[in-house]
Amino acid sequence: MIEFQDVTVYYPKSNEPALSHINLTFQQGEFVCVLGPSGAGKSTMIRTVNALQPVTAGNIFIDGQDLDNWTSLEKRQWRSRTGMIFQHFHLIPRLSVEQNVLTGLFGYKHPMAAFAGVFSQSEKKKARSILQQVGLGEMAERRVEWLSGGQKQRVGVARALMQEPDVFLGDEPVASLDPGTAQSIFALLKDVHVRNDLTTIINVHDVALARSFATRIVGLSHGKVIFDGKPDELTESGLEHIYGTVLQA
Ligand SMILES: Nc1ncnc2c1ncn2[C@@H]1O[C@H](COP(=O)(O)OP(=O)(O)OP(=O)(O)O)[C@@H](O)[C@H]1O
Repeated sequence: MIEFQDVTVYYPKSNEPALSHINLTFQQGEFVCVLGPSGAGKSTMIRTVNALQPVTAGNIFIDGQDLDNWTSLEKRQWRSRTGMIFQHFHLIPRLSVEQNVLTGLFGYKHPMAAFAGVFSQSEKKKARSILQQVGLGEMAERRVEWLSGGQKQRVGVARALMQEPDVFLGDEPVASLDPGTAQSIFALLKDVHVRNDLTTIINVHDVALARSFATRIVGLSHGKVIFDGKPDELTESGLEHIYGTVLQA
């Protein structure tokens, strides 16, 4: 369980908080989509969950433990339990699909072993099995730079799965993809979520995708939670409230 208690985040030299008095609890099994206009604080919220962004005030509890009291080693261990996927994939283009997936083990391995590419047969077997799961079974040897955007994001998902995460975080993971590919990546994320009984929190601009896949939607505006409910509770006026304008259907 991830619990935000009155969390506020200010970036240095900023007078406006990026997050303001956030109170939210995310339970295992929830598939949460976070909506909000640009600058609402979505990325900041994701980065506070995996301890990449410190909070200015308030507390974040992970399974009842206050993140603020953790050592940097404990924070690294927590980060290795959170799989993260990004809009621009953050893959290593010149390495193969399998090598990129294996980099998901960096959190577990000694850095020298990881950089030297020293992975055991069983780790390689696991990477291959995950690649099957994400539909890239035939592409293990291919260089990542030769893949389509959708295939690259599948590699991103596979790399995150290699960590055997408890939590999946996505920062606009489909923003660079066409609508059909975005839909298929969300279907994959939902499948992975259910199979691995994860807590999933994904920032997304596409309201229709959030409505189709989320079990819960959180709406942010100016760093504040202004909607928190089930997809069918999000009305057109609720959306207007989040985005501050009338959306075209
Ligand atoms: N590193 C930073 N330093 C200073 N201000 C920042 C930094 N990162 C974000 N901000 C500011 O914090 C606020 C929230 O930004 P954040 O990136 O979390 O929003 P977002 O909802 O993810 O936006 P987008 O949809 O454009 O990615 C914005 O006003 C932004 O300008």
